[in-house]
Amino acid sequence: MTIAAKDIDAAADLPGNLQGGDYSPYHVFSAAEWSRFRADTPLTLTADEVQRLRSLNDPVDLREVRRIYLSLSRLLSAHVEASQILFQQRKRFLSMSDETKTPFVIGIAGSVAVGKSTTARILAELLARWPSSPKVDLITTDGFLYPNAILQRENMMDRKGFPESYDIGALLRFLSAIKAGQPNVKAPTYSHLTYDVIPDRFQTIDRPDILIFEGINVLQSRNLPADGKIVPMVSDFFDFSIYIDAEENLIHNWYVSRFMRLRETAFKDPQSFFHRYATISEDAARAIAEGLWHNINLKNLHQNILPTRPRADLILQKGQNHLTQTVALRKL
Ligand SMILES: Nc1ncnc2c1ncn2[C@@H]1O[C@H](COP(=O)(O)OP(=O)(O)O)[C@@H](O)[C@H]1O
Ligand SMILES: CC(C)(COP(=O)(O)O)[C@@H](O)C(=O)NCCC(=O)O
Repeated sequence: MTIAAKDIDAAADLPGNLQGGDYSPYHVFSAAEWSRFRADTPLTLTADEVQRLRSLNDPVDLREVRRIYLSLSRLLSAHVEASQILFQQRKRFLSMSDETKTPFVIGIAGSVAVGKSTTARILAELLARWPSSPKVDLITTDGFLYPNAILQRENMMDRKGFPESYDIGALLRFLSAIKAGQPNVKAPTYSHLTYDVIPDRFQTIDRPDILIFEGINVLQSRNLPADGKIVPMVSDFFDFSIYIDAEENLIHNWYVSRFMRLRETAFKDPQSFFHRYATISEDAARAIAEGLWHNINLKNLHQNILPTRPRADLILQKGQNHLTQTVALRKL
């Protein structure tokens, strides 16, 4: 999908200026307006299930699912259905009889700590409960990070999450195999506990109807290699993309407060990469979290993540308490 330069400028003003208007490539809705589009979409999750799906520090509840996610689920259902019809029509046009399925791929982007994982998990559950019972799989891009041993060797530990810290070739090969309808495609996995890729542990994706692909980098374009060859980018494989947005100071607070809560939980585990921060003083731990936020994640947000926002088909803009305030949907 191409957008004109003037559209990119207009979108770059989001979310401070989410009014829409003739020049914006987005339709912009308040949460209340957006919630009406759910029409008669049934609520198929219970309060307990939502609680199980949400990440630490993300207070999303059934009300938010009703307000925001049911309309989103309905919209995605329309997109998936249309793409399946188009796929069948193309097969007929080409007189092809093979039964290969091409999964519908949804990308979810946004800053570290903005709540991508919660959104991805809730969507995956809602979509899997459509009457057609599609097979839905979820992959996070952190498995495609280079292992710490390589990042350390290359002096890149403070670049974790930056474009150069991912094995982009492996990521593109994975998506390409998925889109080609290949069975049993393996994705590497990551542990937030050990803060590293898990050696020899893979997630196997076997011809889903829908794949949700979540990570900070999924809307990034790739720098042209020195030989000038045109290379695909991750979003070339997406049928729909979502950017989760919030004001910088809110994401900063969410990152630091999550870090402080992790001290009480995950960091207590001696296996945790951050175990040493479970025992230092609260002030010292807060200073560490501030350092990680400002020196790594905020820089990455400014340099590499926020600039990808105008590529998204849909932008969920969150306010206090992770509650969605505005939804911007790209005009087709
Ligand atoms: N150091 C950590 N230890 C354990 N879990 C973590 C740690 N950092 C992040 N997480 C968890 O990893 C998941 C992904 O976090 P993140 O990449 O910041 O994305 P987001 O907050 O947008 O989902 C979240 O569920 C978060 O709670
Ligand atoms: C692993 C992450 C880069 C997120 O990766 P993603 O799943 O979005 O590909 C991030 O959680 C992270 O560890 N950032 C590095 C700085 C920090 O420790 O917060």
